[in-house]
Amino acid sequence: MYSGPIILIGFMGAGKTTIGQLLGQITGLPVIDTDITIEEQEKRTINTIFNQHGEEYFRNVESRVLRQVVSENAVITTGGGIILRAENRQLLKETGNTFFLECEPNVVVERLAEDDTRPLLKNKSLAEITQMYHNRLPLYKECATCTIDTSTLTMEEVTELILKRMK
Ligand SMILES: Nc1ncnc2c1ncn2[C@@H]1O[C@H](COP(=O)(O)OP(=O)(O)O)[C@@H](O)[C@H]1O
Ligand SMILES: O=C(O)C1=C[C@@H](OP(=O)(O)O)[C@@H](O)[C@H](O)C1
Ligand SMILES: [Mg+2]
Repeated sequence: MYSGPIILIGFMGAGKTTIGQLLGQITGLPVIDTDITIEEQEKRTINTIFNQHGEEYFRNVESRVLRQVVSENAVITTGGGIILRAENRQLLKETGNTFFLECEPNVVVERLAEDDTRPLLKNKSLAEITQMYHNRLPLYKECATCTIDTSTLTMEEVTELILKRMK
């Protein structure tokens, strides 16, 4: 028997959303993705929220959603910027199973080459994305109980490692 919350954090493209779905299938736990919850509550896409209201508004909704879901007995997959706010980091650190899915910036760019759903990657060079990644790295590490480098692993391999390393 598995019990949650199992929380996935990490940079855009690390595989949080898709691996969360696999974890849900194996563990039988419900899966909550903060971005999907935000889109449902706001009745708009992430791109539209950023375009109409800007990043700060999005971050306010994101923090509210995290507070709402963080104690659920579920797999919780987060957006890559969830670690930017101290109040969110505090919540993530309080829950025992927070997995940091790491991924090299060049692999992120490869994985998301055909994807235009991430406003913060739009028109960004690899150098700019790498800079953002390095700015965030200590914040992911601060919150994680376990780190898994997904750069050269399949989604199934990452899922298996998470289940092995659960406390
Ligand atoms: N380990 C992996 N190997 C190859 N492709 C992956 C891997 N993990 C995720 N992907 C792909 O990368 C893209 C982004 O995955 P997603 O789960 O949306 O990432 P996140 O939620 O962390 O931004 C998807 O197309 C997904 O299929
Ligand atoms: O890293 C970020 O700041 C963001 C990551 C996205 O989620 P994914 O990490 O699932 O792509 C989404 O929350 C939004 O576009 C902002
Ligand atoms: Mg995601």
